[in-house]
Amino acid sequence: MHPSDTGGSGDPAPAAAEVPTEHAIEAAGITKDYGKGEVLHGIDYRVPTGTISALLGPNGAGKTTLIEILEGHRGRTSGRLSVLGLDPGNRRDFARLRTRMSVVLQQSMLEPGLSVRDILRRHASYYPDPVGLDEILEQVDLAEKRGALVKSLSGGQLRRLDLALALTGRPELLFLDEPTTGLDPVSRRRIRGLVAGLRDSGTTVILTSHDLAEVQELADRVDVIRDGSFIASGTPDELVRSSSAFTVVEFADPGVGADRLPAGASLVNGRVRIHTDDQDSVVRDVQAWAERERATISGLTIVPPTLDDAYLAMLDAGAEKTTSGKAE
Ligand SMILES: Nc1ncnc2c1ncn2[C@@H]1O[C@H](COP(=O)(O)OP(=O)(O)OP(=O)(O)O)[C@@H](O)[C@H]1O
Repeated sequence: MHPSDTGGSGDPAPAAAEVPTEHAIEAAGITKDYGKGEVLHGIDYRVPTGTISALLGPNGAGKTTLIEILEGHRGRTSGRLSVLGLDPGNRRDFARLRTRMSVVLQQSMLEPGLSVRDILRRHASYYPDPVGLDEILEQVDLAEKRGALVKSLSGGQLRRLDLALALTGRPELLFLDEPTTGLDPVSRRRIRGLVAGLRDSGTTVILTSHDLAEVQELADRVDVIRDGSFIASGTPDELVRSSSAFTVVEFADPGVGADRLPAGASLVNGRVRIHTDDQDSVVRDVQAWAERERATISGLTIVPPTLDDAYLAMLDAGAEKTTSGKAE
């Protein structure tokens, strides 16, 4: 998106000074009410500079609202906000932020009749120190498409062009919405590598994605929002460890009969499966059971929970709490 495509909320407060900040984003007590009650309830959010932070949450949780407030595309109802040391809700600060941050939306909004080269050249002219055309095309693997018209690009190529546009101005802060949706596995890996490289060179990235394997691979920290409040925050590993999601211990069906399987085990597609939060004791118990039953254990696998499992467990726990709260 070109930085002049949208405007700030016009807050009359004076512009803040441009100073390097330890946190690219510092938000305290952010609320939003569209007119029918609050949809964000006092969000506190701090994103260290040079990290990848993922924002997760179910439909309607408030992700877009929060992101748009951070980007300056939507006003907040109350709360304090500093993005790159500036207030996106302040018109003058917003104007300064437009050349320092970029947004990659899920849906491309590029003119179909322009060539890749022309669109990138035009975009580069908006910035004081743009990345060169060859370099940016190489980064997103579109060198062969430099002369192609936008309307002739595939969905994956369009996503990569969007990313090229977002990176042209060397943004300090990048908002990425589902960056690899629709890409083939090779392009996906390349874009993930590119995003990780941006972080390593000091860019702060805010990632929204429903691909939790991608989030687990890329994100330094994850915040989960539900019904307008954060319900969990931490590194992907911390979220997995603190969740009620289970490790799965599995082995091939030794053929002893379903009624003689170890306690808590089930038979699924020819495999004995046990869910546990204490894999060591389950493995010990299984070995003792095998000796007793004279069963042979083969093909033993121990699969720890993923961020996907942890996220679903978190939402299930939240749903249970909501349900029991309503019943009281
Ligand atoms: N322009 C608007 N006017 C009124 N209510 C809105 C507006 N935009 C969003 N909302 C409401 O605010 C709440 C949060 O919506 P938001 O779009 O921020 O959620 P989300 O987490 O981004 O959801 P999704 O994953 O479906 O995009 C929802 O209840 C939604 O109906």
